[in-house]
Amino acid sequence: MNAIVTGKEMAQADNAAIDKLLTSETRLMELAGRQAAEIISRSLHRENGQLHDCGFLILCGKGNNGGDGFVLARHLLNKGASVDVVTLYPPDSLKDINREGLGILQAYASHSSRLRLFATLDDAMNTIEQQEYTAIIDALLGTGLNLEHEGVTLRDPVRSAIELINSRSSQNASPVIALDLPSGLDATTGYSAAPTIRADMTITMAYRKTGFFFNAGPELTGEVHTAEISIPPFLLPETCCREIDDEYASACFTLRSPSSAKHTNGKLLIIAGSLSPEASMTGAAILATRAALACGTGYVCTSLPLEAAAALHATAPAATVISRKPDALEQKIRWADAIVLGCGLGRTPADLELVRRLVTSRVFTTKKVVLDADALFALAESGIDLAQSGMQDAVLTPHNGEFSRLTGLAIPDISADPIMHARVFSRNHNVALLLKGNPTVISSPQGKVHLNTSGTEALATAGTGDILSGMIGALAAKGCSTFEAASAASWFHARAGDLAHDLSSLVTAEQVVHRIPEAISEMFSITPDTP
Ligand SMILES: NC(=O)C1=CN([C@@H]2O[C@H](COP(=O)(O)OP(=O)(O)OC[C@H]3O[C@@H](n4cnc5c(N)ncnc54)[C@H](OP(=O)(O)O)[C@@H]3O)[C@@H](O)[C@H]2O)[C@@H](O)CC1
Ligand SMILES: Nc1ncnc2c1ncn2[C@@H]1O[C@H](COP(=O)(O)OP(=O)(O)O)[C@@H](O)[C@H]1O
Ligand SMILES: [K+]
Repeated sequence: MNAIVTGKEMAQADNAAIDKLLTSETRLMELAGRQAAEIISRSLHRENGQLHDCGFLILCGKGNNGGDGFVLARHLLNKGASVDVVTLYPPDSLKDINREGLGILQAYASHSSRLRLFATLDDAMNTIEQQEYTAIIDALLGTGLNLEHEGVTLRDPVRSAIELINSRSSQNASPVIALDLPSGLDATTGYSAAPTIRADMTITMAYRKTGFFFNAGPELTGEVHTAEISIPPFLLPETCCREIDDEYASACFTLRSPSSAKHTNGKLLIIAGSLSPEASMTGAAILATRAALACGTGYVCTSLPLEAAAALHATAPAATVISRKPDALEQKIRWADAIVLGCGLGRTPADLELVRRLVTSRVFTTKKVVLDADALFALAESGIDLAQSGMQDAVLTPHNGEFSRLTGLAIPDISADPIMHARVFSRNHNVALLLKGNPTVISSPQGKVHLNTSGTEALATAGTGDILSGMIGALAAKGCSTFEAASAASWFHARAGDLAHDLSSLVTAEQVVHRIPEAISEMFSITPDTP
């Protein structure tokens, strides 16, 4: 799984490369600029990587991001391009490494008419207005910018430079390529400053940053390319975010062994659905049950009001049904390898009492447990501390509204930094958490975080959350921890959503269930023997 890092983790990895691998800041910067030049020439589809017919404008700030820009300028020149470089700050305000980088460029300029250096934005203005550039390169600010909140106003001269780049880009004059990240974007949170670069392409150094996935990040980065600059993954902290991929998801899916029996292929109990004279939430139980069966679970038993059993039998005949009677429930809880609790369960005092009783009983807390929907409502109402109740391997699957009710945090605060809030919740309550959204964040009590960046608005329709719970329960019953099951199930769920319909706007939960077997089986496609 690829790592996705915060600004701080990236800085730590940079330092670790220098301390532990005995490289240097200068070498890393040289690689950053050189790799960026390679990526640019590749993306322009130039033969032999040559850029003779291309012209670039590079705007450089005073930090190392500006330093990357100086190096890039040289490598673009070496590929035959013409380059205008604007240094926004006087040389004596630059760090040694950047003064050295600028010095090399100044020496270069005395030998090449294809390089023009401008000491201020004002000096460059006339030229910039008359020139058509193949691309404008933003090397103003990188991971060194930390924003307290959305919309912090940047200082000049950076602000004017960003305004100039954005106005050129809005006139469709030249595409904008951001080095490491669009200037003004906070690498960790995705907050954007006023103003922030709107990039067509971002060439990020070593690893993508968490800020690309949240808040303003997704709208501002454009197409993201990662430059390999020799900062290997073993320099990253164990707990940094990883992006779930097909390889991880398929490794979490246990195939049936030839000698297996239904009892050894995962026994799942789903406690879901409700029926009253006023309303029915039987559909939630049906969707969760069908999703669990579609994942190849050996044995699914669903507890729901027995009056609703016929509806479940009609659509999921392989599942058995039990009532909500305490004795029947306790017996099945003992039997189950994993339990899903909450989809459409209801919110009556009796439902709240059922959840309270279960999450405080040892027979339940020692199982793998998925708590969703009305179980989360009941937890929030009863104020039960899950850390105290001793859940041994549980995952909670709230969306932001449910998470807000559970934690008392305001929804905008949760969306501002979901990774941090998920991580804190998991650690404090000793449970895994799957915080739904785009992307979905999954955290473990040990501090690991997975991001599911796949999936689209195809899933933005009622019932898909019930399907996800059934899938998590299935994978957990078949052997994974709930953290692994939640991570892999969210990937397969998203894939089933992709497969459900050519037009995402027409996808229904039913269609998603139908596509689960295909989403899983494509990972295990058998290639015929060649004669
Ligand atoms: N480390 C390495 O080995 C490698 C690092 N690499 C590269 O280094 C980059 C990180 O470099 P960095 O840490 O020097 O920070 P960077 O983002 O360039 O500049 C920060 C500047 O922001 C400014 N600023 C702050 N607030 C502001 C405001 N409100 N309005 C306006 N300005 C404001 C602040 O100004 P000051 O407060 O000093 O006046 C400071 O000068 C990283 O993204 C990657 O590209 C690669 O080469 C690979 C190797
Ligand atoms: N725009 C979107 N892009 C990707 N995934 C989405 C999007 N909207 C919703 N989802 C996913 O769909 C599911 C919806 O779950 P939930 O809100 O609990 O639905 P319900 O309660 O109706 O079953 C979650 O897994 C969520 O991550
Ligand atoms: K930048």
